[in-house]
Amino acid sequence: MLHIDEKRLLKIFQETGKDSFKLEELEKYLPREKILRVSLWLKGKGLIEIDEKKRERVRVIKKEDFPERKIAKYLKERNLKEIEIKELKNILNKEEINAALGAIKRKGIAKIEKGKIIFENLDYEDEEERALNEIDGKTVEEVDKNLLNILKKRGYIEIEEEKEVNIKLTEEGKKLLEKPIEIEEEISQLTRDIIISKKWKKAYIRPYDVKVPTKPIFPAKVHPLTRIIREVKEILLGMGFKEVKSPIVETEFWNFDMLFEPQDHPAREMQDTFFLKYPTEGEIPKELVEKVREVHLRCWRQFDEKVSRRLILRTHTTASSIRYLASLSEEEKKKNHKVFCIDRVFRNEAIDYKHLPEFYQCEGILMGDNVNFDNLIGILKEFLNRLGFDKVRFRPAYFPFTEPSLEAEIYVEGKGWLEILGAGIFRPEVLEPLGIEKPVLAWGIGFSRLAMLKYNLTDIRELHKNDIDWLRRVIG
Ligand SMILES: N[C@@H](Cc1ccccc1)C(=O)O
Repeated sequence: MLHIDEKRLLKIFQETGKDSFKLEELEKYLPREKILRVSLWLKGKGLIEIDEKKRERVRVIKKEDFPERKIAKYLKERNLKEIEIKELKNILNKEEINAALGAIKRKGIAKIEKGKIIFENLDYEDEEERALNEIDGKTVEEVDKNLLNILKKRGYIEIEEEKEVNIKLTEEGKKLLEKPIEIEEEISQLTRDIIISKKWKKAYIRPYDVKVPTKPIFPAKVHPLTRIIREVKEILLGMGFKEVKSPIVETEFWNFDMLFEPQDHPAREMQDTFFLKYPTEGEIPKELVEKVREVHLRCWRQFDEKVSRRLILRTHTTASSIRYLASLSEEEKKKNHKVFCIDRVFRNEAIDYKHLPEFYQCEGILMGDNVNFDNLIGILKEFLNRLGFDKVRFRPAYFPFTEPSLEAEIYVEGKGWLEILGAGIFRPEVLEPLGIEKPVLAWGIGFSRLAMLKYNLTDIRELHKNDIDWLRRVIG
């Protein structure tokens, strides 16, 4: 079964009796796009062949005398045979003067002596000129290479690439054309008239061709980073966790003290943490502060409430976890809890391909009777599997607020083992001031590495550049 356009094209061969056409010749009959598309279909059916030849053609782009000829003509008009080089500027511009002098020397058209150009014959013959007059439209092969180069260098010609497309009938195609080709009426769009008149019953209705190439359309979509956040949220909700939030501007008390980080811990230094200029201090809960102070002092650490009150941008979402635990009533402390927080955190880091001063973290905690290290490993495995990482391994690590602590690594084809999250069981020193007796499992995962893996980025900054092309095309 041939498409009506295929028949139209074949009919041109049949009616003209020719079995080969140049593309341009066919354009008399059908639009170029159609010819190209239909030829491909017919080629697929073995009825025609498409031959493509590349040609280089010469185009004259400057139609004026060479500067040396301008000089000769100028002298001839004035019945002169020589001219001072200094005077050339009355006839030619600077560039032309240089070109003319070069050409005169190269071709020996005139003598150059003592600042003068002296012609013997003002009607000199010049093969470059002759070539220039005849060259337009010739293929590169038809022209002397040397002359071609000179004319190109002098800016008088350009080489154009040209494609010659020949469309030829195959033997099979010729055989098909032995019988006349009938083009029956075709309906490409059903109208009310066609339906009422019942014309559609007899006519051929053209099916939709869903494979016709079209311009891509890019509908609005969600930013890749938001997509990851949503995916992780979805997974954790599916695992029975509920979402909690906490402030971005935080006191050192919640961000560090509560997590048993010593007040002189290097992580609290200016170069790691952003401090607020105004206001510099925030409110902290008196009673709890006293309990936390006691724990710190008992462990031979210093504790200054002024430090606790300092305002910073939170450096990790563990601040959210600990705030959640502190919010529990006595009644609630008897129950089990599974919560997570996905949010922005801030560290005073130099920006490079994998570090930004502002990034996303996800933190999850599980508080429950008798939960233990094995449960932690189990949950993390499940979580990472659901994120799409099958091979997972764990190794010991250190965090000031968990004991034991671990780091999870995932295996990525072509990259090897990559560290992806930190986790552990909250230390008794962390839970004691809160009066929580059940163990609390905790883990935190950064989104930078996750995003880089998911979108195959070599530079995390890509994610925030808002390069519209990338945003349109990125999938996953
Ligand atoms: N807060 C840690 C991660 C972590 C969370 C919870 C438990 C252990 C580690 C970090 O930012 O690196």
